[in-house]
Amino acid sequence: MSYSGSYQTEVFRQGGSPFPFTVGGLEREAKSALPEKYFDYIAGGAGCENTVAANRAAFTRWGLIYRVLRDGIPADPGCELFGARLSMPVLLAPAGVGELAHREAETAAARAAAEVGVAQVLSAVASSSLEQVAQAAPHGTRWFQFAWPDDEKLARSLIARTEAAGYGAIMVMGDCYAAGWRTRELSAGFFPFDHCYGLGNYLSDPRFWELIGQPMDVQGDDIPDMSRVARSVAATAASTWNRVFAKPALTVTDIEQLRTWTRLPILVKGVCHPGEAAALIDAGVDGLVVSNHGGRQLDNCVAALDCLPGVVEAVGDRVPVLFDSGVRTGTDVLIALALGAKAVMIGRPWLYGLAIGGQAGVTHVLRCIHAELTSALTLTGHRRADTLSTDDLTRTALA
Ligand SMILES: Cc1cc2nc3c(=O)[nH]c(=O)nc-3n(C[C@H](O)[C@H](O)[C@H](O)COP(=O)(O)O)c2cc1C
Ligand SMILES: O=C(O)C(=O)c1ccccc1
Repeated sequence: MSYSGSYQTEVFRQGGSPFPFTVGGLEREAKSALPEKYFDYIAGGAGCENTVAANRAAFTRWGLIYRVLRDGIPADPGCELFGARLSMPVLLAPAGVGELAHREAETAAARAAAEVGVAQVLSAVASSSLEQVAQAAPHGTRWFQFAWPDDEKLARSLIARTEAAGYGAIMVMGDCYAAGWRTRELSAGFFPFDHCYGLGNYLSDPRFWELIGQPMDVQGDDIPDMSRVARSVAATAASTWNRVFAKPALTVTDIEQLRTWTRLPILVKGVCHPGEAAALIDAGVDGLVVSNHGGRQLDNCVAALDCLPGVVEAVGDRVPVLFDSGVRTGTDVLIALALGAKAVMIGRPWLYGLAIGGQAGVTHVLRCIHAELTSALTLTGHRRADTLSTDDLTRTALA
């Protein structure tokens, strides 16, 4: 899949766009489009949100070095990642409960990702089931974010469904095994899972229904109507999910076990410490994601970007290192790639796009990043993304 439109040209020809071009604009419009508690769930971070701010501030401490008198041939940020051809090294980060942003939830995001040629990492706590997402964009590149349930049969069922539905990799959520101190959620008194939001992958799983203790309300290939199913058993489904959602004592040994369950590439998300990176590679992982969960888990945390060079150094070229937390623009992508990330994921921006325009909103967000990344690559003297290095950066005076 390749994507080579010039978004600027198209926007000017159309006399503008209904969607904003700045991160601030996207966030403001999403805020006015959504009920306050839904917006706060998406936008919020842990504690005083110092980690959220630190993630963004870290980008301002790197400066890209502009290059002159190059041949000016437009760059192509296309890349290959785990056997998939992508239009740029950008993925939709796994973000749960898409229905808070838009009723088409992750299926709309799947169509947008396929349209632009990027990969979608589907959250374990998506509103749409992993089969619904696969059906929505059969030719898209999709990975599944695996939140290890505290029930082995449910864990194995989710992995088997991931393989059967054609997902290309499994991303283990390492960064959310304990609840963060989410002040906005607490203030709103709103935890989506207590209302059966975000249970798409659970309410479509036979083992989950066994755990609920009721016959499964969905037959064969039927796409479950989550809201109807959920209403009929809401309280039991929510408490069952709370009980089995995450195995608290997850260790490197579990990763070794997962290796025996699946042939799919395994990535672990949430790695910030170089020593942990080395141990995970020894356990057989195929990739790592440096992330502090967008500042939603631990407040007063070091910026994720500041953890990237150490992890990249520890890993060398043994496995690809991906990055997320704070990426908002094409030049942010460039900085992370220059620091050694093979690809980056964006979280909140795609949810804001979804909130304001469904599929078209997510497509817009991705096309903006693609266009800015293409322009910035050209202006830093590159034709491809994989030639970036720390040579393209300097620490700014604020460092
Ligand atoms: C509303 C929301 C829900 C999220 N849900 C998940 C999730 O289910 N699983 C997961 O691994 N990460 C989840 N994340 C974290 C993202 O995958 C990603 O690490 C983070 O959003 C990146 O930071 P950014 O929002 O600054 O781009 C969520 C993030 C948001 C904003
Ligand atoms: O909201 C999140 O960031 C998230 O990843 C999550 C997932 C499951 C339960 C609670 C939070």
